[in-house]
Amino acid sequence: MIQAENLTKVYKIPEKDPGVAGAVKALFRPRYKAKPAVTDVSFTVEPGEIVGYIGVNGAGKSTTIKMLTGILVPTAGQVRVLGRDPHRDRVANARDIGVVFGQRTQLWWDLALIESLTMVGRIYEVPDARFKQLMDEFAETLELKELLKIPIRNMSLGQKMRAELAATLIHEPRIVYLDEPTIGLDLLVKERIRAFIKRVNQENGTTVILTTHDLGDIEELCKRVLIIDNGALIYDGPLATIKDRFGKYREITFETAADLNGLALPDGAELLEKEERKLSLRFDRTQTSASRVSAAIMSQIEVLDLSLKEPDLSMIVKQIYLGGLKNDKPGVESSPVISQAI
Ligand SMILES: Nc1ncnc2c1ncn2[C@@H]1O[C@H](COP(=O)(O)OP(=O)(O)OP(=O)(O)O)[C@@H](O)[C@H]1O
Repeated sequence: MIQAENLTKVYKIPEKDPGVAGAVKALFRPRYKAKPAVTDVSFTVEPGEIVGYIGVNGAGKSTTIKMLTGILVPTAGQVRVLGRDPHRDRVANARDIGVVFGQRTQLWWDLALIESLTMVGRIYEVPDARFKQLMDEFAETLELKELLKIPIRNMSLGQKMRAELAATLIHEPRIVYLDEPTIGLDLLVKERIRAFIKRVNQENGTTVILTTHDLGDIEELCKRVLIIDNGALIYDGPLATIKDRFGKYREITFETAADLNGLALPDGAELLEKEERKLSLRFDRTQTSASRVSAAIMSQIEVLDLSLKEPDLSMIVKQIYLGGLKNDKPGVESSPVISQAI
């Protein structure tokens, strides 16, 4: 459905010497500096997938999306969307895609939402009966009913995003590109938007490419993620694999009936925190298990309560952004923890 092959974008940034002389010189003999933004990125996306595209600020996400949507022409490599070149065939391509840029609106600022949506429907030649049917559906799933008469300029951020999604999907595109669709929204609106995206994907088989810094979006919506770092793709695969690979640490906390002094640290566990009768340990689950660690503690002291904490995705992704994938060579285990007294 989407094929990116060695996709590369190098921006040309004009350079000029300081002052008026520099400006005049630049006018007659412009000089440019090359700024590589995306380098040799290849991937394919199958129909009906929801793919999360993540990376730090400036990693090259928006540039990639702009090439996929046909807004930008790649410097090298090629992209095919539904068999077309999205830039050369941009009119045909536009019928099959929808794009939401979280911080920009594609709607008419002064028009009431219903007028904006009607315009979009006409532009895309959505048949009247289908338009009405979709409007009823969106009114319910995106809770748009009370917004239809309000101009975009008077809407809150969350209302605007719901309106934006309706406008993007009213022509039932086969692919939607969502760039930060939940940015700045409160948790409730985020949840509503995620549920809507999920529903559109499940019911219509719409393919979704999602760039976001919100890992809640990724966790709720994407089975597969692409990670871009400094313009290069460093990971393409299941979210579950990343979690497995990087989420090998668990935290376990014990509340004990007596003071902890003199307790031996279980094999494969590290001390995180210790209070009088409370102990937090971290262990690598590829080396030991929660039951072994807790058995080792329970054999030494009466335990009143215990809790196990799963690694959270934001910690894992931070580790990857900090170079974790580059250092993560298969077969290399973390250094073993030597048994010691707590
Ligand atoms: N029009 C442009 N001209 C020159 N350089 C650009 C242009 N657009 C982006 N860049 C640079 O290209 C690199 C990639 O930018 P891009 O916007 O694709 O990153 P991003 O991953 O989307 O970042 P963010 O998460 O902040 O949106 C950055 O170094 C950016 O400064």
